[in-house]
Amino acid sequence: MLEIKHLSKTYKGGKKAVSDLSLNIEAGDIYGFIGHNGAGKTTTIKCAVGIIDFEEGEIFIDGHSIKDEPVKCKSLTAYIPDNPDLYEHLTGIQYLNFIADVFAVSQEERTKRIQKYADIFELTSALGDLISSYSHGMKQKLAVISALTHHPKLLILDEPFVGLDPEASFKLKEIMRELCQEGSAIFFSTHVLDVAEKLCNKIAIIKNGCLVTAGKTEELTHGQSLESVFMEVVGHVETD
Ligand SMILES: Nc1ncnc2c1ncn2[C@@H]1O[C@H](COP(=O)(O)OP(=O)(O)OP(=O)(O)O)[C@@H](O)[C@H]1O
Repeated sequence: MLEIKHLSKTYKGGKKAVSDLSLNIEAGDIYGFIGHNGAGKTTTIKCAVGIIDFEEGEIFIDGHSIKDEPVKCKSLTAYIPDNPDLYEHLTGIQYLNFIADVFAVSQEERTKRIQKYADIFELTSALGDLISSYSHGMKQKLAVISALTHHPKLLILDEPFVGLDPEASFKLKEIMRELCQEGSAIFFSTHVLDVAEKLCNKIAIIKNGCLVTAGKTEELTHGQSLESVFMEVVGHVETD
């Protein structure tokens, strides 16, 4: 579903953030992406969702190249950044309808999904309020609901659990599992290793822009905790 082949990204100014990184996220995968601060997770994610350009490598979503068919790729993908920047002058429901319009979701489907997910995240009563009045967590919940409104084949999340209360985190994990059972693929970055270990069937570890290891969670951990594996393979890094 998401195929990253030999990706390299150097920012203006010469910082090489990602180096020859390859990953394959298949339908049904909940794929965790972990690494130290500045390891290159967000950069990889932004390349995968077509927000930033990259000079080397290829990225395919459901077989379509992000460089050659960006609109097709984006129509299959939902991306939730670590700090969702939503249209503050819209109400929650206006925003959800806007996203549903962009993704051409039928009236019937959007009503059903908005109702379902707004109820799950207890945001229904706030949908008529301006987004500018929302707390950080409420904005995150709205971003999650907007992503689910178009039932993406590929869901990419950057640090999805930061800022969510324990109940919302629990519900999001349930929904992630449900989505994957229905054949979607999920790729997300996190620093919460316990969550990654329990939730993900596959995990990739990145260090200084390079992939250190990737594969099935149980094969990676071999009965150890993910935390000890992480400390072993990443060890001490100087971040800039
Ligand atoms: N716009 C930019 N311009 C120049 N350098 C950047 C830019 N964005 C990120 N970097 C650098 O690229 C490297 C990778 O950053 P990135 O944000 O991808 O890391 P990350 O793994 O997501 O980190 P964190 O866990 O702290 O969010 C870092 O050294 C960072 O300083």
